[in-house]
Amino acid sequence: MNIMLELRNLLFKVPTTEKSPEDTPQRTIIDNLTFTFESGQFYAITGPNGSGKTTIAKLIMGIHPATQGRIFFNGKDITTLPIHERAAAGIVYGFQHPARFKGMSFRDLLSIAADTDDENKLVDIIARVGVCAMNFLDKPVDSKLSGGEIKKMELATVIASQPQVAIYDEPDTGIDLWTIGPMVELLKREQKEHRTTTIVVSHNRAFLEAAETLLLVKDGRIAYVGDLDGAMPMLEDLSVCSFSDTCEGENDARCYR
Ligand SMILES: Nc1ncnc2c1ncn2[C@@H]1O[C@H](COP(=O)(O)OP(=O)(O)OP(=O)(O)O)[C@@H](O)[C@H]1O
Repeated sequence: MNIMLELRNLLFKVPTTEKSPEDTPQRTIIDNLTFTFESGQFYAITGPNGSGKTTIAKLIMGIHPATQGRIFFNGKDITTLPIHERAAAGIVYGFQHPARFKGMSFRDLLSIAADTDDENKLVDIIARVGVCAMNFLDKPVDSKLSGGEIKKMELATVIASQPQVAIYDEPDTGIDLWTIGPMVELLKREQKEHRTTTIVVSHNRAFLEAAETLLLVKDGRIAYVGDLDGAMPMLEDLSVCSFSDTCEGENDARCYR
């Protein structure tokens, strides 16, 4: 077994109010979570809204500090490493809602990620995410970009940096239905060609099918690990039941599509 990223007894708690956080009760967001990601595998993390999926991704990336527990990467304890050192070690995160940077072009962002300003290489990377390089390269990364455009740029910058671990947080947000299939293919190809350990947070069935291992997160814990077929009874159950505790009569609420 080729272990590379290990989450050991991870706990993430937040104060329930912003006033005097030391004294206020804490809410547990991630509850004693243990999991080992193997090198070069494709994982999907799914689960109801608010179950803790993005928080797990942010704990791995170091965007949130773990309240307790440890994270090991290639045998090294990275629990206290800041984001940039985790990135330098080979872990890269594509945000659910990527930031816009006034005054920067896509060429600037991509050059930093790919560590080259060779236009042929940059064009090659952009072509892989299915947009026209010539239209995109000198576009400013500002608020005029559409949601789908910014997600494609984010995807390209993750791929450009050729990480050991690529984490994509809901990569299909804002993406048209016709692009999702090629996007899944792209991530699979990157996984195979560069042995990229790929972790996709998603509700989209196309990513759940593409994954070798599916993690179903519920209330900050891993409720299921395995393939999609095995997860289906729980997913179907969640889709009708997850709001029933708090919203009586909401039996038709659906969270899976
Ligand atoms: N820093 C924080 N402070 C307070 N609450 C937080 C913080 N981070 C996350 N939460 C809360 O923790 C819960 C889990 O959030 P998270 O974003 O991980 O959910 P998710 O499973 O990714 O949801 P979705 O499918 O809606 O994207 C949410 O209720 C969120 O409001």
